[in-house]
Amino acid sequence: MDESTAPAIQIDELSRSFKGPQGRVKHALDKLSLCVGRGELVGLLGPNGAGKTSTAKILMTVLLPTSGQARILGHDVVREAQAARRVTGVILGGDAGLYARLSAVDNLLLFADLYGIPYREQKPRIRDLLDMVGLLGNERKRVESFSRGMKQRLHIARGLLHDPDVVILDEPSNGIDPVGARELRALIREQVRGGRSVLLTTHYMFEADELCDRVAVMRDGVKIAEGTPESLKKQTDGQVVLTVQVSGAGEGHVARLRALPGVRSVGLAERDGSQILDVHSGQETDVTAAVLAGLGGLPVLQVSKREPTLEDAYVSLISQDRT
Ligand SMILES: Nc1ncnc2c1ncn2[C@@H]1O[C@H](COP(=O)(O)OP(=O)(O)OP(=O)(O)O)[C@@H](O)[C@H]1O
Repeated sequence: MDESTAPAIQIDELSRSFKGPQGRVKHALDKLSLCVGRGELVGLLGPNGAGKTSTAKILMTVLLPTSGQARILGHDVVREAQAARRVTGVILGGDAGLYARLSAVDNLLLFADLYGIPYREQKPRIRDLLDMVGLLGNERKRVESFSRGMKQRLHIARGLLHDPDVVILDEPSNGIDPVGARELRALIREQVRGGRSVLLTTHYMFEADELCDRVAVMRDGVKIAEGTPESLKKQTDGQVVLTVQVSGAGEGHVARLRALPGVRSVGLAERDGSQILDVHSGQETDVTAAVLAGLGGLPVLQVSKREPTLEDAYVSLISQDRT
C-alpha cells in the first residue's frame, strides 16, 4: 500500500493469546479492528487487562500477533517491521526507556545514533525538541534528578527524535501531577495540530474527552464501543448520576445498590480521602431515597446529582457489557 495514502494505523481482526498457568489460553486481544486516520487522535480506553498495552506493543513491533493484521502507513508491523518502526514514534509512561545516569542531552544523542539520524542533524534537532518540551536549561542534568513530569517530557522528545508521522502513546500521564498532565495534553495537542497521527491509551477519561477525536472502549480483549466522546456520552442520554460521598462502603453495598429498581450501574472510587459512589439511573426514577436506605446507616457526607460525563458513559458501557 502507498505510504502517502494509507491510513495512519489500520488494525484488522488482530488477536493475541498467551498460554497461562495449566496451559489455559488467555485472549489478551480478540479480533480487534480499528483505524486511525491521518491527523487523527484516537484513544484506546479500557480497564486493567483490557488489551490496550498488547495492542500498543504489537504496533510498536515488540509483540507478535497470534492472528490478524496491523499496518502503520501501509507497512505491515510483522512483515515490514523495520519500515513500520521508521514512521512510528513510541512514547511510554514511567521510568523505562531512559538512562538515569546520563543527562537529558546525552540520552537523546544516544537514541539519535540508534535511530540513524545523521550526525550533523542531531544537535540542532535535539535542541529544538528540548525547547519544545520545555527542558532547555536542564539538558545537562542527569535524568535521575528529574521529576516524573520532566522524565515524561524527555520521553516525548525521545519519541519524536526521528520525526515520525505516527505516534503511539501508552499511558503517558501515569503518575504525573495535574499540572504536568495538563502540560502533557497541550504538547500532545500540538503534535496533532502539526499533522501527526496519534493512538493514545489512557485510563483517564477526562484526558480522552479533552484530547481524542474518537475513542474505542475495550474490555477483556474485545472492542465494546467506538465513537466520538460526544457520541458515547449521548448513549447515556436520559440518564442521571447520583453522587454520594460516603465512608465505609464496600463491595456488598455496591452489589445491594446495583440490585435496586431503576439503577443501571454503580461505581465506587476513592477520592481525596473519602469514597465517592456514582449511581446511574434513568431520569424517570428518583433513586435517592432507596440508595440512602441501601447504604444502611453509613456516614453520608454529601449527595448531589449531575449530568453524565465520558467517564460515566465508560462505566456504564463496561458494566452493561458484564450482564
Ligand atoms: N506476557 C504475557 N503473558 C501472559 N498474559 C499476558 C501477557 N501480557 C499480557 N497478558 C494478559 O493479557 C491481558 C491484557 O493485558 P494488557 O497488558 O494488554 O492490558 P491493558 O489493557 O494494557 O491493562 P493495564 O491497563 O493493566 O496495562 C491481561 O489479562 C494480561 O494479564
